[in-house]
Amino acid sequence: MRKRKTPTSRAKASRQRPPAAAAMMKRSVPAGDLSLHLERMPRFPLHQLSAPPLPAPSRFQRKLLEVSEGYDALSSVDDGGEDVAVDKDCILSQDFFCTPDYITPEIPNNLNPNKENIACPKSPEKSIRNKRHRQVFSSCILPSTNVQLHEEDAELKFDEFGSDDVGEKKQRYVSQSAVALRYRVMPPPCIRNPYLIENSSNALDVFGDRIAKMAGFSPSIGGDGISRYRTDFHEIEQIGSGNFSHVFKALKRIDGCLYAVKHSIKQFHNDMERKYALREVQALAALGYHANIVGYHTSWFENDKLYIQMELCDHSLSKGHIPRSGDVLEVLYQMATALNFMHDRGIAHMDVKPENIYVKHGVYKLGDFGCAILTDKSLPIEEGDSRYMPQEILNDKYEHLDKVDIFSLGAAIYELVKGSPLPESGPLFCNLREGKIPLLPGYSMQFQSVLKAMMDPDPLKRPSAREIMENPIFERVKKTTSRKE
Ligand SMILES: Nc1ncnc2c1ncn2[C@@H]1O[C@H](COP(=O)(O)OP(=O)(O)OP(=O)(O)O)[C@@H](O)[C@H]1O
Ligand SMILES: [Mg+2]
Repeated sequence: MRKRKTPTSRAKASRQRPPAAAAMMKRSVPAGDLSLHLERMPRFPLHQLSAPPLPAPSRFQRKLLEVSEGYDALSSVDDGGEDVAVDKDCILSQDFFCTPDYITPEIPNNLNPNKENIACPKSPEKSIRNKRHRQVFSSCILPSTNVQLHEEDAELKFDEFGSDDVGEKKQRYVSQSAVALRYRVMPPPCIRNPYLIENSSNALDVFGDRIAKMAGFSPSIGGDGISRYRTDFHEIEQIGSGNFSHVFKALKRIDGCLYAVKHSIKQFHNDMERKYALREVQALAALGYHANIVGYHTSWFENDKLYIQMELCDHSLSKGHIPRSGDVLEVLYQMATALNFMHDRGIAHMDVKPENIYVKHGVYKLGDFGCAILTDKSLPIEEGDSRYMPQEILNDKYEHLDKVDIFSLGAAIYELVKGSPLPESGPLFCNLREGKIPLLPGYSMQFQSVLKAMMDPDPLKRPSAREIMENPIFERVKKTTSRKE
């Protein structure tokens, strides 16, 4: 499967779900699918909360209510042989909004996790009126979804239990106690990061059966809920935008440091779109730290958009930020270092171009991993900007994906040296793909022959990133680079 980025292939990619993917979604609901979790959850009418008064249900809570119609799993529980209508309320924990508070308790040993309907505890004696009472209430696990509802020590209030009618009191007891009850919903199962080559059996054991292909697409926060972006960051200014994203300089409130926060322009409405969007952060996360790759901190979905918190760089190599001629060698060397690091880990960038090379304190960093793929072609291929794509990609040949990056880097460096954007078509476009690289006055023949080799029409004749790095023309640059790091 292949996607072409130009002019806006990523947007197209999200609009047109691949047929195989559509079929897959029809056949079965993936384990991480939120709607499935919700359908299997016992749900309780939030609107019947009596005390204390709660705010109007959020959009997400309202959705819960909608899907809960007709579902009455816990509306009747066995309480000493009597059926008692249970008017439960719930306070959805932060976990449910994918902002875990890290204190989700383990399920207690003495409770049967496979039982959805748990006996209601005995009603309190009249004498405990006005007393704060801690009592284990209920617990259940939904085995097929890995969604667990946990009990919490609940503070029960019985102030308004003045009635002598035992039946009514039982009913109200459950209702009032539920006000204070918190249902904890575990985050969705862990997602397998396809970019991690060390997916050894050891690593997988850590997750056990909690790994799911479509997990991680947990409920969006935002809308009329709380914005994680607004809560955690103070936005300072927009620093960039691409075909798919806006990027902002933002101060993180908790650590007082500046970051780049990128968020998608388009909303992702289904798991397949989110899965594609997540590739960028999965690739960044799998790669980990490298001085010449933009640092990745965290990511989350909000309002169906993907937010990515990254290291803040000064600017990219575009729009008036062309490096001086002496610095072009440094760009080439440092980008070859980044590509070598990636290719060693089986990942190809597929969108190397000046706009995606950032500078921070004189160090060049490769960014925008939205097209990153595995060199073994085990992921659907998405091509980057066609101005930097070699001929074989335009001919739909994907044998040597690491060498696609080498061509693109050569084309990007050529553009930086020329100081004018590469054409999208025409004679120069064709010449560059046929190995006819116009001479670059003022640049050494060694440098020009490296560029020519990088843009060779035959991918096998292009040097690897490591071979580029080892070229003697970089001797001086290597010293400067190591001083900056
Ligand atoms: N970490 C960062 N630090 C500073 N500026 C950044 C950072 N990330 C992105 N930018 C700026 O934002 C611009 C757009 O970012 P990016 O290329 O990631 O978005 P995109 O929509 O994926 O782009 P494209 O159209 O290339 O696919 C970049 O060209 C750059 O100028
Ligand atoms: Mg970009």
